[in-house]
Amino acid sequence: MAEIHLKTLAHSYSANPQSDTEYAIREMDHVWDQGGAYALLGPSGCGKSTLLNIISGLLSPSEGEVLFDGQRVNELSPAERNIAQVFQFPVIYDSMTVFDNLAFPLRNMKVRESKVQKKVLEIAEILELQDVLKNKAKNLTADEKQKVSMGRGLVRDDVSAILFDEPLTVIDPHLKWKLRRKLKQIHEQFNLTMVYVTHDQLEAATFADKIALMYGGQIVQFGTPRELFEKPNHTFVGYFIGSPGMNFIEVKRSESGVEFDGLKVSLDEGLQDFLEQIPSSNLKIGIRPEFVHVSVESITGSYECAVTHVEDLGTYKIVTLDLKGRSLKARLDEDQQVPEHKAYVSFPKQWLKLYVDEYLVEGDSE
Ligand SMILES: Nc1ncnc2c1ncn2[C@@H]1O[C@H](COP(=O)(O)OP(=O)(O)OP(=O)(O)O)[C@@H](O)[C@H]1O
Repeated sequence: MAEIHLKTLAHSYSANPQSDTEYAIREMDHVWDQGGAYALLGPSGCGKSTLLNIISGLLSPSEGEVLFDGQRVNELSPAERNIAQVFQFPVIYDSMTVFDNLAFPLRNMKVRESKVQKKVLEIAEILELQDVLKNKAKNLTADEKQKVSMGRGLVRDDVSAILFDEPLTVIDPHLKWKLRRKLKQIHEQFNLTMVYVTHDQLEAATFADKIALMYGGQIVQFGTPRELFEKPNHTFVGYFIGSPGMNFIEVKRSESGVEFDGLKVSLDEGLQDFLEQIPSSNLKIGIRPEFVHVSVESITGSYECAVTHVEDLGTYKIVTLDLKGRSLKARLDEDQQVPEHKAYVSFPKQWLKLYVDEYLVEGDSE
């Protein structure tokens, strides 16, 4: 197992990139600790597969270095890096039995046959493939094939890391959950460094201890699922994480905070001091629907809004509100009273975030 350090790494698919937009990976410095379970999350085209292929050695980065435990591996092939990669579609040999598929990476390395037997049986048991070991791989179901594909990565003791590129795409929804649990269990049992690519936040949050959220070729935030939810450090993280995403309102400076359309929103003193020192006029406040306080009666510091839509999602409701022409979403729990036409909202200070040039700013007091 290895610590993987991406050092001043960047990648462009064009030979002579002229601007940032020509980079699939914009310059980054990032460390995946040995033994961590990580998700690489982001929308289509943000650079997830490119980054994964650079780590595995399928792709050579145009700039920077990939270090495994401090050693440069840029020039090494995937096999020499001892990386196991599981792709969206299972990579297995159809004409071989499941046993031989699982044994293949070990036999390739000339591992003793007694050890091959032991290891294959161990992995088959974990992945619940014991009953199909003698079957030809071509007769397996899609999820069994993907389990064999994963198993081929797991049989080796010497892998530096296992990289998963959307491995559950072809799997039935009800089996996805089971396989995800299995992967988590394998991670705990073997202390492997795992990087799991997905564009599904739920999948990322259930698998990973830490999520690297990618946007436009960069990791915009690296943190626990909770950190990404409670403290998104970029407006994109706010939009992308959560369902629905964070509410954002463009604001201007005012005496004791910020304002929009004549409505004043007070900020912490620390933030206020910070705002006075920076020139940018690209200011937004952000608050998650879960943290917007909604009441049917006016309370101190609340703003009146119109209720435009109520979506009943069983155990909670999502209310869409119109606040001076801005659309705002709020989540109401089962036991909360649902306002009919008019509602009053307020923004608890600890959950009200300020973004300058799309990045979160925090006052000294926090
Ligand atoms: N072989 C290639 N040649 C040129 N451009 C490429 C190549 N592969 C990817 N790109 C571009 O690089 C950017 C990042 O693509 P990448 O496939 O890494 O994103 P992704 O986040 O994995 O997307 P998806 O979730 O759709 O697979 C995209 O703009 C894509 O069009």
